[in-house]
Amino acid sequence: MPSIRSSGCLINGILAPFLYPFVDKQFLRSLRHAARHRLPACQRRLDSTVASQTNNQDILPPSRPTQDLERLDPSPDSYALTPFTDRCTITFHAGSGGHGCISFLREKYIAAGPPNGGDGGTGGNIYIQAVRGETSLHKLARRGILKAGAGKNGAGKNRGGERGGDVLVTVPVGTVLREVWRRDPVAEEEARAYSERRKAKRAEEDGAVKGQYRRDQWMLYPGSQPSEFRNMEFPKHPGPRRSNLALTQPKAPVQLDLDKPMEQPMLLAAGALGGLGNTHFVSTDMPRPKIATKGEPGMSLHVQLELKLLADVGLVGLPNAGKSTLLRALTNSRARVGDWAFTTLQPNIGTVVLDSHKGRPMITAGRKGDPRTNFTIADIPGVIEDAHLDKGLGLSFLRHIERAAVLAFVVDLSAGDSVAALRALWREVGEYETFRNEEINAETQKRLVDWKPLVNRATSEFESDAFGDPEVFEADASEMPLPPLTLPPITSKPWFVVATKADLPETQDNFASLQSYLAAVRDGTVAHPSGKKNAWKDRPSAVPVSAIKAEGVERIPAVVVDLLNG
Ligand SMILES: Nc1nc2c(ncn2[C@@H]2O[C@H](COP(=O)(O)OP(=O)(O)OP(=O)(O)O)[C@@H](O)[C@H]2O)c(=O)[nH]1
Ligand SMILES: [Mg+2]
Repeated sequence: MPSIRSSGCLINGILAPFLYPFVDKQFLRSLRHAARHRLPACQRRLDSTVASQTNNQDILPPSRPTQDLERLDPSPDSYALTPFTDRCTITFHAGSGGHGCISFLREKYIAAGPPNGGDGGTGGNIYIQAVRGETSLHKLARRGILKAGAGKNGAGKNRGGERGGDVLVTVPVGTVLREVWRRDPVAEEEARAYSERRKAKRAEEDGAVKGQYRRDQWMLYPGSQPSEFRNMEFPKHPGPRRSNLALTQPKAPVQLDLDKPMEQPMLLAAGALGGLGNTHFVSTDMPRPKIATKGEPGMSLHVQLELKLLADVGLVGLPNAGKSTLLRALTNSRARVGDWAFTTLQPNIGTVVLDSHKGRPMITAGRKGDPRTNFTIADIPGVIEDAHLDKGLGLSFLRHIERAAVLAFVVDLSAGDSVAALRALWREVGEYETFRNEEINAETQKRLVDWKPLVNRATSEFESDAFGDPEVFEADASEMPLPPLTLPPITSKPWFVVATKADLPETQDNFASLQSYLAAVRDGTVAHPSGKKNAWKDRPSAVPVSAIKAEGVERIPAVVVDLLNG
């Protein structure tokens, strides 16, 4: 290929693409980018605004020596994109047990040796663990189904089968797990066996069920003829069995809120027990049993996983307000920045380091015995007016800030009335909260009335047999008290306002009116912007910043730490 520069096709630094279709698009893009950045972007912007910004110096602190300002006004293709999924459903299958073995000792001079068939191995378990470092559920969403290994069959010489391999599901801290349905064949079998026993009791028969052959329960010696079993009286089947581990499983329906990193994995579904070898069925009637039992089938659990990111501070703002630029200015984040709405399509988390590790912490305030060395900030996609009616990207992203300890409302001083913007944002947050509470209530009601936890019913009926009063367990579920809602109201969280783009001209009046509005909220002369009573309004403040020039942002950590420490 001839040198592009020398062939004179660079017109004002931009290649005329239609002349050179063989030049690939990536190369063209990099050339354009180089042309645009011959003068640093921030410098261009500074040049254009420096003439007009004379009166804004009052609200912004004096300019700091320039840090790497280009980082704060990056080109739209300079960002880190990691795969992100915050909601998925997945089915776990615990391992089935291996079958018992039918085998006999074979030795010289022993014509018909005693039975020595080993038991089947136990199936693999499913464990779950919330760990630091995981940030998304995309890997699990892609799998859809996760199966633990099945136990191996038993073998001769009394050798038990090998255990099935366990599965460890690692999820990000902040994941909420809800059971949708489960299929537990052992519980179903327990329920069936129980009803059979009751039937037998009613007919005043002997409870022992003898002489029955069920193909799904027994293994038959392959070397024998079918006629051998036709008239045989089978021993009583040991019935459905569970491993001891199954007792440590969480109760159905499972609901977990994994909001802390876990040191040890937690058992979600225990593997099924293996079948019994033929040694278990030796009796005087049957000294050489040619039968063994099959392993229990493993249970399946279908769950919904939802990631609610855990950050100390949540940024809420209209699109294009400058949230991502602010995150870049405060942290090392490489969130995407662009001069159009909905640049950010997935949440970004950044960490503000308070301790420079060069001696003293930069901010000394901290709880007793636990000085804070950092805090995290979550930047989410922009929220627009009427987002609760599914406009824009809707309100679902607000779930990532509903657990944040402090909310930071980012308003653009150059984009009209900042008080109106703040109130619009609070209205949407309020709508989200109402919607969330309705959803939790509806789900709780549904769980208590409609949901039929097969395992609980079956086991309680089974256990009730021992006490002879099964009706006790048939209480009407709708009479049970509702469990309390676990999340505190969002309006009770401390909040403050970050007024961005204060470097732009004619933003000072807007900031002044914002400040007087917040003072009125503090005094109680004006209602809380969400319109809710008992909302937090102790000391909401506004911090003017120019995120793009990293001016004023150094005040934010102190405000946040103050609010975090209560
Ligand atoms: N002059 C000026 N421009 C800014 C400032 N902060 C951000 N901008 C510009 O505003 C535009 C939007 O910035 P973003 O950080 O992408 O805004 P956002 O709120 O994350 O937008 P969405 O992700 O779409 O919600 C970009 O062109 C930034 O360069 C600022 O303090 N001053
Ligand atoms: Mg953004």
